[in-house]
Formats: sequence, C-alpha cells, structure tokens
Amino acid sequence: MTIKEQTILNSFGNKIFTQDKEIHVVSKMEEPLILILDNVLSCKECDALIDLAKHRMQRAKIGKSRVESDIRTSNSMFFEESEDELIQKIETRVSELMNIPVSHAEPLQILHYKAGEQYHPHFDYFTAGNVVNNRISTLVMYLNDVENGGETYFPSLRFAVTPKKGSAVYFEYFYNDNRLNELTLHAGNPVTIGEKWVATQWMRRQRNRYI
Ligand SMILES: O=C(O)CCC(=O)C(=O)O
Ligand SMILES: [Fe+2]
Repeated sequence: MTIKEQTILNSFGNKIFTQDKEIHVVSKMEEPLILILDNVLSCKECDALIDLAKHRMQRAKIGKSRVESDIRTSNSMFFEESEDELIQKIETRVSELMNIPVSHAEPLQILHYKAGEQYHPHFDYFTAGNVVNNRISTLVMYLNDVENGGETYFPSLRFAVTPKKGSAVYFEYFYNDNRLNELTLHAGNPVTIGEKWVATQWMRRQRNRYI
C-alpha cells in the first residue's frame, strides 16, 4: 500500500475561504499537489498590481546569486514587504491560502513576458549545496488573459495551465520522497500572441522576514 504524504495545503471541498475572499478550486492533482484556483485576485487588483509594477521592471534575475540568465527572458520586479495597503492585503490573503505565515514569505514578485519570451523548465527550490531555509511552495497568480501561449507547463506531468486573469496555480515541493518534489519541474511557455503578467509568491520553510 502506498501512503499518501502529508501536504501543507489541506483543501477540502470546492472552495477555500480566506478572510476576504472565496477562492474556487477548479482542478486538483493529488501528488504532487497542484491546484488550479479561480477568484484569487479581483480584476481590479490584477490591474492595480500591473500599474504599480510596470515602471519598476528589470530584466529577470535567477536564483540566489541574482545573475542575469537566459533561463528566463521576461522582466521582473519585487515589491517591498507589505509596501502598501494593496500588497499587504494580497500578502495576507495568499498566506492564508497557502497555509504558511506571512513571516515565511518572500517579497511578492511580478513577471512580465512579451511575445516570444519564456521561462525555461526549472525548480523553484534551490538544489545547490546545503540550503538552510529552502522554498517549500509556490503560488503563480495570472494578472491578465494571454491571447496565445504562456501556459505554466509541468513537462514531467505533461500538464499545462492556461493563464486566466485572477486565477492561479499552486504547487508544493516539501515531500520526503524527492521524486515528488522533482515532478514540480515547470516552465513558462513562450508567449506567442499578446503579453503575460504574473505575480509569484514563494514560501520558505522558516521565517524569512523580521517585521
Ligand atoms: O510564468 C509562469 O507561468 C511561471 C512562473 C514561474 O515559474 C516562477 O515565477 O517561478
Ligand atoms: Fe517557477
């Protein structure tokens, strides 16, 4: 008999209630746990995040060393921790949803892909050496509808998530069985028509902010 591993997010039923939102579970994969969620952000919140971010975008940097890399061709920025009311509200909602305290959250990241841009397959957790406070889970929130392409693609699962404004994909990689963590390999497929905006929240195993 195979014993299913404990997960961080324990969803029951078709809805997840946070203090200010009723989030819909559209689709679910059990192991590794992948949830497609709708109504995570309102249209107004998506537009406001893009507006706040668009003047602050830089060529995306990868991983801990933050060197520029061809792994990702999109542009990115990070909001300051709880920098204004909107960011604070979203951080609170997302941490309730992800079942991890805000103190374990990385700053909220915005990514912008223009046509032709992509994010090659990668793990969100760090694999090099002895990582003390690794990432354990990810929420990618879609801030606009993409005309064509731009799916979040899990090549080992042959599973593609189509961006939809206000919706999100959640996955976690804190399993004892590392084969499950490795199945969360994912990419941002090339945007072929239009553009793509996402907000990514990564959670750490331990505290990551001191406020
Ligand atoms: O753009 C996407 O669909 C994926 C983004 C991503 O993998 C990340 O931000 O870590
Ligand atoms: Fe990622």
